[in-house]
This record gives sequence, C-alpha cells and structure tokens, in this order.
Amino acid sequence: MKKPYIFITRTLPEEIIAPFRANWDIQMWDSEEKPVDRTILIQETAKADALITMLSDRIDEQLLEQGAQLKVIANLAVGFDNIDVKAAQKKGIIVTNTPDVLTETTADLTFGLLMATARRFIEASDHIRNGNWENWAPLLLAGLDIHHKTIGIVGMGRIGRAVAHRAQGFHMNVLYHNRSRDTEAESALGATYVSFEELLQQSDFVVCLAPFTEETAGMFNAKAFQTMKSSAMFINASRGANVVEEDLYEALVAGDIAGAGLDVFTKEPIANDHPLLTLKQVVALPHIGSASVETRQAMMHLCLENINLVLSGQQPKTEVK
Ligand SMILES: NC(=O)c1ccc[n+]([C@@H]2O[C@H](COP(=O)([O-])OP(=O)(O)OC[C@H]3O[C@@H](n4cnc5c(N)ncnc54)[C@H](O)[C@@H]3O)[C@@H](O)[C@H]2O)c1
Ligand SMILES: O=C(O)[C@H](O)CO
Repeated sequence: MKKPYIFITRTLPEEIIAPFRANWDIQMWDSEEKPVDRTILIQETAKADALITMLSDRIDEQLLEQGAQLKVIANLAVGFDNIDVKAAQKKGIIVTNTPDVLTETTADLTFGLLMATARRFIEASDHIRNGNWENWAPLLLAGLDIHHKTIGIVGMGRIGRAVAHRAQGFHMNVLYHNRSRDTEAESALGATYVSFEELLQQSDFVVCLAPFTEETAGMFNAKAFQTMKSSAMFINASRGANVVEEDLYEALVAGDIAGAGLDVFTKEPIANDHPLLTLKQVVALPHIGSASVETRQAMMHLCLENINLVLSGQQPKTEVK
C-alpha cells in the first residue's frame, strides 16, 4: 500500500522525523529559516495527505483548493491566524496547533521581555560593549521598578495566566481584560477583571497576549496609547498586527508611554531600518517566545502525534475548533 505523503514546510531535525519514515513518505523544504516558495507549497499540497506548517505560511482558500487528498494541517504554533480554518473545515481538512506545550516557555520570555524593557537590559549591555562604562553613577541606566507595580494582561488565556503567576511572585497587582471573565484566574491568581480602558489607565505594564483576530487587529492604537500612563510600558508577545506600529512609534516619541518590549511585528522579519528600532526605549526580539530547544521539540512531537492520530482515523490531541 502507498505510504501517506507528508510535506513539512521547513527543515526539522532528522532525529525527530526519522521514527516516522518507516510508515510515511516525508519531504521537507530544504531550509530551516527561509519559508517555502508559494509555488512549491501549492505543488506539495496537491500531493500531500498531511502538512506541517509554520506561522509564516499563508494557508488560504486558494491553497486549500489544491489539497485533493489533504486530511490534516499541523501548525507548528499555538496561534493559527495564518490559516483559513473555516475554509479548511469546509473541505473536511483538520487543523491542529500546539497549545500548552509552549505556555510556560512563552510566559518566561514575556516576563523576561517586561524585565528587560523596564530595567533597560539591552541598553545596559550595549553600554559596556560599546566601551561607554566609565564609572558607577547614581542614576546610570536607572529603569523602572517591577515589583509591587500593576500589570495589565490583555488576553487571559493559557499564557496570560502563566504570566500572571510570575507577576504574583513579584508582588504585582494583576489586572486583566478578556473576552469573558475568568473566575478561576481571579481566585487562583488574585487577578481583577477590568474593561480594556480601565486596564490601560491603571497599568504600569500593559501586556498583550490575545490572539490576532478581526476583533484584536489594531486594538493597540493611538487612542489606546494615549489612555495609558506616560510612565507605563507596553509589552507584546502575541501578534504584531494587534498593534498599529506607526501609532506606537508616535506614542513613544511623544512620551505618551515610556517604553515597549516587542517580540512580534506586523511584518516579520521587521526591516532593520524600521523607525521603532531607532528608539532606545524599545526592546525588540525576533519572535522567540516559544524558542527553547525543549519546547520547540515538544511542539514538533505534538504536530507529528496529531498527524499520526488523524491518519489512523482517530481524534487529534489538539484540534483547532
Ligand atoms: N511570541 C511568541 O512566540 C508566541 C508564542 C506562543 C503564543 N503566541 C501568541 O499568544 C497567543 C495566546 O496564546 P494562548 O495559548 O495563551 O492562547 P489562549 O487561547 O489560551 O488565550 C488567548 C486569550 O485571549 C482572549 N481574547 C481573545 N480575543 C480577545 C479580545 N478581543 N480581547 C481580550 N482578550 C481576548 C481569549 O479569550 C483567551 O483567553 C497566541 O494566539 C499567539 O498569537 C506568541
Ligand atoms: O503562536 C505561536 O505558537 C508562536 O507565535 C510561535 O511559537
């Protein structure tokens, strides 16, 4: 019998893929960093029983039309805004993602980004490397305190709750805004539900962890930044397009807010001459929220497990509904 054909849109470590080669015919795009060419992806989709896709692959109706025998798309990410899930479902194609296995790792990075922004880690490191450190000085690279401040989490889901848990350890006052109240987070984490406007007005650190949807697109705009305290900082570890980047730049330059920590951008990779990168109060990272070796391996294993379950007629572990 013909083996199912699996196409993976980046090169993944052979030791993770190897155990599946006995039962599946597996091909990978021959780069770990460069996204697959659209024309190749279309050709591969036409042959594939399953795809492992990345957040940089646009899986739209046009592409899905090609998937004559495609049964499952396993996205190597918890976010799935790169996939037209409704169109896939219409064609009976199952979409899976990688929730939970990346929650703690992404929360670590998010809280670390908050700390790096508040305490000016990157500026301070550059200060030494550029040979500018002449002496200890009373206000040299003085940043903002984190402990006992107010953190406002927009999107109190898995990662939001894990960030709130970290904030508790810093004796922070935790506010959150979500589509609906999360009474479990309120009792377990001492978090207080507030409106989006109240969260912006009261928080010292506003942290975006809501997915990119029609509702959240551009929710962090000029009005939102003007509502924040001028001493407050904005941290984004979900999706860049939740922010109007021109408005963020203007707000930082005008002093409407004090700083920003950004792991995600509207266009990735962000151009290295982007205005935001000229500001010293911006800490920018190349979308590495879940990038620990252990977690990326766990995400790969989960994709393969989901495919295995679907191809053997079972329910995948983490289907996007
Ligand atoms: N930077 C990274 O590398 C990285 C890593 C993992 C996840 N992410 C991003 O983080 C997001 C969250 O992941 P998760 O596992 O916590 O997802 P989740 O679904 O558990 O949590 C998202 C929360 O956002 C809430 N939400 C949705 N729309 C909202 C709105 N309009 N206003 C306020 N809240 C809203 C949801 O109700 C939910 O509670 C992902 O969708 C992804 O975009 C980024
Ligand atoms: O959505 C996700 O999972 C991230 O952006 C990458 O881990």
